[in-house]
Amino acid sequence: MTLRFTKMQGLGNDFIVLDGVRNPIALDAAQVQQLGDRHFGVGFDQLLLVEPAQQAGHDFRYRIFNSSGEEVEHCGNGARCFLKFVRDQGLTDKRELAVETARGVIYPKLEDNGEVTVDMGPPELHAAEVPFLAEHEAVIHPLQVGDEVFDITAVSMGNPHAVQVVDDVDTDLVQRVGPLIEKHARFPRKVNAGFMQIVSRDAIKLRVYERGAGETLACGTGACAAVVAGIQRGLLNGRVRVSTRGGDLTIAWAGGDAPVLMTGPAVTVFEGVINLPEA
Ligand SMILES: N[C@@H](CCC[C@H](N)C(=O)O)C(=O)O
Repeated sequence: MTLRFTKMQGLGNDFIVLDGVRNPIALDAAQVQQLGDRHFGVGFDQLLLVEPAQQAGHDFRYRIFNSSGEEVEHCGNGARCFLKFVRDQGLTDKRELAVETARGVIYPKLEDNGEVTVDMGPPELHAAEVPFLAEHEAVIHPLQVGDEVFDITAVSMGNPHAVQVVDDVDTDLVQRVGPLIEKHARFPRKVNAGFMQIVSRDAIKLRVYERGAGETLACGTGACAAVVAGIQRGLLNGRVRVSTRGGDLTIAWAGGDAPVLMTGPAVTVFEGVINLPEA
């Protein structure tokens, strides 16, 4: 099978994007893993598949696969690249889209300066919906990890996040504890582990150990979840600059059922063709 792909990145969180509108594409987990291998394939954190919308009034369907091969619900940095891809490929000339994901509809919009703002929908804070196993609802839950206890806030942005506040984000904690939180038994669908350093009420530093991809240079849904967690904890204002190792995002949330708005760049790196053995 010959696959045409576009390599893209949002703050260094990198993707291949495939056009499943003109050419229907079905990949199994092993093929995704093979494509995602940075030595034997193309290499990426996530594979993004563009498909026709399933419901009237929507523009496209957006499917996301981690480099581990599993299909997941959401990807924020990918959503900005998604909008750039469908416009650049001539699949639409709209500046604002309604895009179906596995967990609801998102609305990416092209700004005049070339950045993309995505209405990511409201966060989900009920433990059972994240899903997170908890005996009661709380903003902060102690999470036992080996001999240590970390105070996490469980947030779903369509996909699950466990966010904690740290004094200094530039330590070995992310690599040491991230993989243990990712597969913690209290997160039945596993989880993205976020580590947030509060710089001011309007700025944080963030690193995320992603479910199914390891630490990435940036995580868009992780940035949304961190700001929601920081606001819920009373530490942040409603509009926050999030500095990741790959660059900065702006996240805004008015609280409650208001949608989380994420603004940042989307960049095409190169286009290519790869031969892949049939499944
Ligand atoms: N990098 C993404 C998140 C991708 C999915 C995540 N690893 C998961 O498994 O939920 C982003 O920018 O949001």
